Amino acid sequence: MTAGQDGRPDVSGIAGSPSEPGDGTTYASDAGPLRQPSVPRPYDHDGVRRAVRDLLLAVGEDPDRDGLAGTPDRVARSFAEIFAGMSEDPADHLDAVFDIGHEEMVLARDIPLYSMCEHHLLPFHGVAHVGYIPAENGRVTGLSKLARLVEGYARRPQVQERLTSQIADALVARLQPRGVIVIVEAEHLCMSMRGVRKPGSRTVTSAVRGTMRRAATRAEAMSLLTGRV
Ligand SMILES: Nc1nc2c(ncn2[C@@H]2O[C@H](COP(=O)(O)OP(=O)(O)OP(=O)(O)O)[C@@H](O)[C@H]2O)c(=O)[nH]1
Ligand SMILES: [Zn+2]
Repeated sequence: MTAGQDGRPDVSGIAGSPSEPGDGTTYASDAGPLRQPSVPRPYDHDGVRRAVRDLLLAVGEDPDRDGLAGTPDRVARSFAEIFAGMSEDPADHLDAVFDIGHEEMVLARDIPLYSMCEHHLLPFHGVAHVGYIPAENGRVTGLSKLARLVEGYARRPQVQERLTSQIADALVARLQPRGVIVIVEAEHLCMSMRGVRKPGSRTVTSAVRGTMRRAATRAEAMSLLTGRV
């Protein structure tokens, strides 16, 4: 994906999801090798602490030296936060629904996100843009709930494509909107600090559902989401 003239990625040519929800299509978020455990398991602080101690030993460190003595416990506390989305159903945040009769597009752009690449357990970070067209009764959710939804799915071992689909599918399931668009732009540290070593390269993924698949509607959403209005 190339950057636009204003420095933002040029997302104008992105194709959306090929099909509508409810048409029998299986999405990456709910099946296949990308599936995540559907029943949340309690976070095992001691298990993580032991694993971090073993990791330090395995890389040749002395986990009992002064500087590292508190590290396993510290990392275990830190991972509890980084993976907090494992112990919740992020879609539950969308239970705050208001019937305010607003039937036009609602867009939240530049929602910051921090996630962990499930291949290397290294961070990827960037922004999510989330938009939907409410159902005909004008049911909308609280604005903060869109950010909480993004955060819930980001705080898991993830791949960017699944993160993007999960956000879109949760909105479809809980708000029954007429259309949804989700765009995630992120830099993966596994591509920056190691491996191919291409710092600054950003990956853009999108998920489009319902009426947002129509070219004119999607173009309107894209122009609002990318600030070209
Ligand atoms: N599609 C997708 N790929 C990802 C994501 N995060 C990391 N990857 C890629 O996962 C791939 C893993 O490839 P492997 O060949 O198994 O692992 P590797 O030898 O560490 O690969 P390199 O990163 O190329 O060094 C790499 O190409 C990563 O860039 C993601 O969110 N989505
Ligand atoms: Zn990675």
